[in-house]
Amino acid sequence: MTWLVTGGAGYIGAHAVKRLHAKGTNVVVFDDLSTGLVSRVPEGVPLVVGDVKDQAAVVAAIKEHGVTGVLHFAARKSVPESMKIPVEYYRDNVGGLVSIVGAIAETGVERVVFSSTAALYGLAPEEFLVEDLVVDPISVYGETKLIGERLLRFTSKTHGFSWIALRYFNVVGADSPELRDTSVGNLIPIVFRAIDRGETVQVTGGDFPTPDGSGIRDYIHIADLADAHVVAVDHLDAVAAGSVGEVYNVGTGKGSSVLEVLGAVREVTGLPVPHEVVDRRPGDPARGVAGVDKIRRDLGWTARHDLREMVADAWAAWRA
Ligand SMILES: NC(=O)c1ccc[n+]([C@@H]2O[C@H](COP(=O)([O-])OP(=O)(O)OC[C@H]3O[C@@H](n4cnc5c(N)ncnc54)[C@H](O)[C@@H]3O)[C@@H](O)[C@H]2O)c1
Ligand SMILES: O=c1ccn([C@@H]2O[C@H](COP(=O)(O)OP(=O)(O)O[C@H]3O[C@H](CO)[C@@H](O)[C@H](O)[C@H]3O)[C@@H](O)[C@H]2O)c(=O)[nH]1
Repeated sequence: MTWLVTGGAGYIGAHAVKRLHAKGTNVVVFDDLSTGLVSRVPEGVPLVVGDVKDQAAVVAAIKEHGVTGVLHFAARKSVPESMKIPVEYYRDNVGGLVSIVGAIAETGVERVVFSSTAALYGLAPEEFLVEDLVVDPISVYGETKLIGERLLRFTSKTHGFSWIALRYFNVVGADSPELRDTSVGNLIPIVFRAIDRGETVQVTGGDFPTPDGSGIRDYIHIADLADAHVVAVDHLDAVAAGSVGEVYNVGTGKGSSVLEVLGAVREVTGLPVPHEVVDRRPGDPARGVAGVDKIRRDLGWTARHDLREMVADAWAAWRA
């Protein structure tokens, strides 16, 4: 079995590559290095530099390396950016997956793991977001991932491949400084940067219908998320081709508010974290917490790290 990891030089893909390589699964990284870093690819793992939208290049990589499965991470990932340059998001996120599935159809690859997102739940009001909810994304980014899941559902029937889409909740941390997320778009890195610069953290919304008024999210440690990919790969490698097509949430099932996150950062760093409450960001849901029964039941995966450990590991990687 050999897995092609698109976006394997990126933040999450590189963590999955590291684990799969360490346990002896053959992996090949395919990445255009638009946000990825060569330094994240372990020694001994081949790197093919190319754009996933180039179907001929994907087919060539599959044939050259005897690929039997694709982990498809390569995509654009910013919710606000997706509202500013929507066409680029459809082009790369939907177009990229069309090209991957086209290459699979050409070569007979039988397994796909797809990076999806909790962003596709939009403003769903449920206390726990479960996989079978009828969803209505409120961002282009979320919409591109929902389209991706549906595209896999329909094309897998025709082309006979198995697939798993993992809906990541709010990803935190890094195994090592080299693998950390270099984009500072999410809450915890924003807080760390504010500490470094002596700035005040802006809490975007203090009037949500939550116990302390700030937004609640399900933060998931990158180590747990990477393990979920290993479990998904092992599962697909073990079952008959074309027999699986499933969507799974990857979260802890526990929500933390922005103010609780700031408290955890204060506790871990021992530093003051001044903050001010400002207006909500447009389209921000009050709460986004994963229902995690399905992935536990089907794949035996469950998150192991709590918020404090996530913040501690993220801080260690940030400081190094
Ligand atoms: N980071 C998060 O919080 C989060 C949450 C939910 C879902 N996701 C999804 O997880 C995946 C990985 O995200 P990440 O945080 O590691 O992002 P990242 O930007 O660090 O990694 C993306 C990787 O894909 C590569 N890439 C992008 N477009 C490409 C293309 N057209 N062809 C080839 N390579 C290309 C980039 O160079 C990079 O190495 C994405 O699909 C993203 O949408 C991320
Ligand atoms: O300066 C800031 C930035 C964020 N927040 C709040 O912090 C929480 C987390 O925000 P952020 O880290 O931006 O994550 P989300 O908007 O929840 O989206 C993330 O999590 C989704 C999955 O749940 C992914 O799909 C997205 O790509 C990823 O950015 C939210 O309540 C925000 O309102 C602040 O209070 N201040």
